[in-house]
This record gives sequence, structure tokens and C-alpha cells, in this order.
Amino acid sequence: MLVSAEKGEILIPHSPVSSMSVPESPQPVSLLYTDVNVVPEHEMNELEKSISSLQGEVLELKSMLKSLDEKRRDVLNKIIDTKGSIRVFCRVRPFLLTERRPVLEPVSFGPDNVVVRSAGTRKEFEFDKVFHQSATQEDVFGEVKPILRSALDGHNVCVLAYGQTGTGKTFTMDGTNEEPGLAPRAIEELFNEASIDHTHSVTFTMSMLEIYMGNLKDLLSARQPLRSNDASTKCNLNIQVDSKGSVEIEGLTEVEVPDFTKARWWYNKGRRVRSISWTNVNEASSRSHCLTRITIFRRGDAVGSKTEVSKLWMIDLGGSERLLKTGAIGQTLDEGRAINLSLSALGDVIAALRRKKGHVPYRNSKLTQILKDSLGTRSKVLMLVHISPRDEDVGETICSLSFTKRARAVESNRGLTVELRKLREKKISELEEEMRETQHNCKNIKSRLQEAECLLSQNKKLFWITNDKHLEDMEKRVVSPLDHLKETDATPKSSDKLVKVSKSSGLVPRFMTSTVASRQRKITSEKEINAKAQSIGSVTKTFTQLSTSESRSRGLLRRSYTKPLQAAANSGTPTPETPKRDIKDTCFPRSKMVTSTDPNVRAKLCHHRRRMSSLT
Ligand SMILES: Nc1ncnc2c1ncn2[C@@H]1O[C@H](COP(=O)(O)OP(=O)(O)OP(=O)(O)O)[C@@H](O)[C@H]1O
Repeated sequence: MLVSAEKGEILIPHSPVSSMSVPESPQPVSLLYTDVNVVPEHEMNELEKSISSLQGEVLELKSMLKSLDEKRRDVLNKIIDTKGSIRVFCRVRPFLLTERRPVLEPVSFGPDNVVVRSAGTRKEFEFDKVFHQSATQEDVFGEVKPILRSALDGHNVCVLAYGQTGTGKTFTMDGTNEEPGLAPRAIEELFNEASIDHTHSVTFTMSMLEIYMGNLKDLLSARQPLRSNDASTKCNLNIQVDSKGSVEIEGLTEVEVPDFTKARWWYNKGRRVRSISWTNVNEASSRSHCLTRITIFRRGDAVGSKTEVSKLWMIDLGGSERLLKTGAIGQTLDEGRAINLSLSALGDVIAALRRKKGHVPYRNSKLTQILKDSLGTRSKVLMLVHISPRDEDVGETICSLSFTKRARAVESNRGLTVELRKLREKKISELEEEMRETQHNCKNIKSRLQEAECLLSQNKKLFWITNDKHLEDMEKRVVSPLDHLKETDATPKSSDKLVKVSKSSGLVPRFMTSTVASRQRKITSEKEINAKAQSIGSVTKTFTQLSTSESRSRGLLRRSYTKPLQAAANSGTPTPETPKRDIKDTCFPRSKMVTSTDPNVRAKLCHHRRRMSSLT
């Protein structure tokens, strides 16, 4: 867009400014070039006009994107509701190396059903989806992804791993380093989605807790007790419900997570604390429910937009053993009872919600009290029931499958006639088609928006370079840009802060927390600042030379501006001479004022600039 002639002159492109019709895919722009030192007044006016027309275009595209995003939200919500806002998947664990594989396997399965044969009986269970033994972590995550989009759209979402001990609940939720599970993948996906959201600013916080024998334990607390069953750690968290029905856990640590790396770090910390507490309490398996909560704060970019808050719960439930079978006594028996009581309370709540019964018995356990606002009508629930393929576990397998059958009873296909089932499937496929179309349109508008924003910023920079008035403004405004550098460096890493959400604790207001987009802007601006800091020295030199001779300074000024501009224009990328800098970095009167501490030099520069302007 900007090219310098061989002589080293600043040139202005006469770019054809598009009206409201931005082409669907980026088009090469044909350009004419002009020496800015002789830019006629009418061309400057055209540049101004083009800037204001592009500003209008950007606004219009943003508003189109907003309405398309609302449509996408609406369609996704309809799809999820038609499929069922409580969905139940089943995952069958593969045989472990140490396990004997029976000749006649008791469990067989199709894409959406499981058949269990035991003592001459045959029982069939239907699911929204069955993951076979060969299913990968990626396969499971693929089915969970749409519900995460729902969480970003403002719905509370709950993903629960249920099943007998040793069937793979922790494997599905946490996974391993080589095969990460649902939780780390979901967190990463949230950050990815947030970074490409052009109409909203999104921030996340994280909390983790454990429910052991009816007591809540904060897994991210800075002070962890040596022994998990210390009296001080028991029930120190209170469950509160506000007037809008939103549940909060008073005293629970909530950490701000600015990026995926930090979120993963906190998640691993919580998991470590949980495993230490298991070892202290029970050598064998998880005797507690582990809950991870990601709170999503989403605010529209328009002035006066409200912040929407939603929660994503990812829960690894305690093993659902039959106590008589395990022959448990003492503490193990108590732990088993506590787990079974809360699981049965969870089953009652889900069943009541599915039957759309007036009274939902949330108060019967700590687990259901905590999840009260995330298991309700506006929420989306995904339960993953895990089963073992072994002969010895058939009884437990039937118990687990029967538990989830209650949850599926109402919305499952089985209760529908063939005709209704076909209608439902037709509606889902129509909605999915509408969704694809909306997503395609969103993508097109996003690329048009990017293109218009890029052109706008280039035109603004050009106007800025060629308009002497702006240089005068800068002179008044800039005191010490180094202050800006210091400020950026001194900003504490928000991720290192611990934020307590308990009503009694000191709160950092939400509007003060950085968003994913603002953090990305910050990283870009830090890079720019570094590049600018490097260029300060050379610019000072240039301007000291400028003060010595007017004719010589004109050449210097042209060269200092036009070289990188020319390269950027030719390649569309930063030049080798100006690594990490884009076109806007070449316009740095701020920096040049920094180093001219000598008032004489400053006076000369101002004087020189006035004389320059009188030449144009
Ligand atoms: N899909 C799978 N693929 C490979 N290995 C698996 C799978 N599911 C579970 N496993 C393995 O089975 C073992 C038990 O799994 P895991 O600890 O996740 O069970 P769990 O249900 O969480 O048990 P607990 O209730 O005791 O915590 C682990 O060694 C795990 O690696």
C-alpha cells in the first residue's frame, strides 16, 4: 500500500475504498502512489472520507456479526434441547493387561445401546451415544464439544463421570499426559473459542473442590493441611444461594486463569492435592467427588453491554459400589454410604428434572445443593456412565446402567413412536443445516471485518504520517513514553493473583480483570513497545541530524519512514530491517521525543518541524 520511490520519498496509495460491499475473499487492491511531500489538499480530504466510510463499514459488519452470533446461539440451543438437555453417554473400559478376557463377554454394544447378559437374562439399555472400548479421548471430546459452546453462550453446563470404581472415570476426565482427558481439552477449547470471538470479551476463573463424607474441601487453597481429615478442613465452606437462584460457595478459592497454560497449572495442582488426600484416607481408590468449576464472564463489546456469567462444572464422581458386595466395614463403609447417598440424591434430582416435576429435591445432599443452578431448566447436563467389560463386575454394571436409565427415561427415543422419532430426527437435521449455514456466514463476515479493519488502520496511519497537525498534537501530548513502558512492565501478572469470591472477602471487580482479547492486545503491544524502545536510539540520531540541515533532514526523514513502509507494502509482512514491527511502528514521534531531553535539541526539532510543514 505504501511504496517509496527509488529516491526515497513517502508515497500515498490511492486505494479504492470499498463501499459497504466488501468482497467475500481478500482481493488484491490496485494502487497509485503519490509523494506525500506534495500531497494535494483534495487527496487528503479523500483519505479522510475513506477513513470515515471504513469506520462505518466496520461498525455495520460488527453489528451483522452480532446478529449472526445470536442466531447461532439460538439454533445451537434448539439443537441441544431437541436432542435432550440431559444427555447420557456410556463408555466401556477396555480390558486391562492384567485382566482375563472371558470367552463369552457379558457386555455387547451398538452405537447407542448396551446389552448385558447375566445368569440367563438379557438386559438392554439405550443411550445417546456409546463409546466402545477402542474409542479414543479425542472421540469422546468430539461429542462433548457442542455443549462447551453452550457454556460460552451463557448456559450453565455440567459434565459428570459416573460409574463403579476402576471403570475409567478419572481416565475420561483427567486422562494422562499422552492422552489428556475431557477437562484439559475442554479448558483449552474454551480459550480457543474465546480468542476468536469478535463481538465479546471473555474471561475465565477456576475453582476446584472435593466432597468427602459430606464435607467440602477447597483444592486450590493456598494453605493445604498436612492431613486431609483434619477437623479444620471439614465443612469450612458454605453453600449460599442468592436472590436470583445463583449458587455460590462462600470461602472457596477462585483463581483467575488468563491462558490455557496457567489454567492447566492450577488444574494439575488441584488434582495433586486430591490424590494426597486419597492416600491419607484410603489407599485404593477415590472415595470422594471431585468438582472443577470454570466460571465464564462474557461481555459484549458495545458500550453499556452487561456481563453474562455462566459455569462449566466437570465432575469426577466417587465410585458407585454396592456396600454388601465389597464387605466394607468401618470408615470404608461410612465413605461408601456417603457416596451412595449423594449419588442417589443426584439420581432423584435428575429424574425429577426429566419428569418436569414441580419439586426437585436439591437439598438432599451437598452435591445437589452445589449443582442446583447447573442442573436446572436452563442448564445442559451430560452424564458419562462408565462400565467394566469384566464378568465379575456384571452386577455393578447393571446397577450403573439402571441408574442412568432413570435419567434418560423421559426424553429417550424408546418412548416415541416411529413417526415421532422420524419427525424429531428430521427437525434435528434441519437445525444442523441451519447451524452450518450460519457458521459459514459468520466466517465470511469475520474475514470481511478483518479486511476492513486492516484497511482502516493502514489509512489512519497514512493520514497520521502525512498530517502535520498530528505531529503538533503529539508534541503536546507526549511527556515521557518511557512511563508507558514502565507501566506495562510493572503490571502484575493477573494470573498470579488469588481471588476469593466469598462475599466476605476483598473482591477485585470483574471489570478490572483482563480479557482473553485484551491480553492478546497486551502481548502485541508489548512486542511493539520493545521494537519501539530499540528504535528510540536510531530515531534520536536521525533527528539530531535533522536539526543541522534542512535539505539533508528532508532526505533523512523520508528514508526513516519509507524503507519499512516500502517493504511492508511489497510483502504485506514486516520487513527484515524492522523485525516484529508493522507499519504503525514506523510512525513513532512519541519515541523520538523521549530521548531529546536537551531543551535546545527539542526547540530545534520543533522549529524544524514547523519549517517542514510550511514546505508542503
Ligand atoms: N478407556 C481406557 N483406555 C485405557 N485405559 C483405561 C481406560 N479407562 C480406564 N483405564 C485404566 O483403568 C484403570 C482405572 O481407571 P480410573 O482410575 O480412571 O478408574 P476410576 O473409575 O476413576 O476409579 P476410581 O473410582 O477408583 O477413581 C486405570 O489404570 C486407567 O488407566
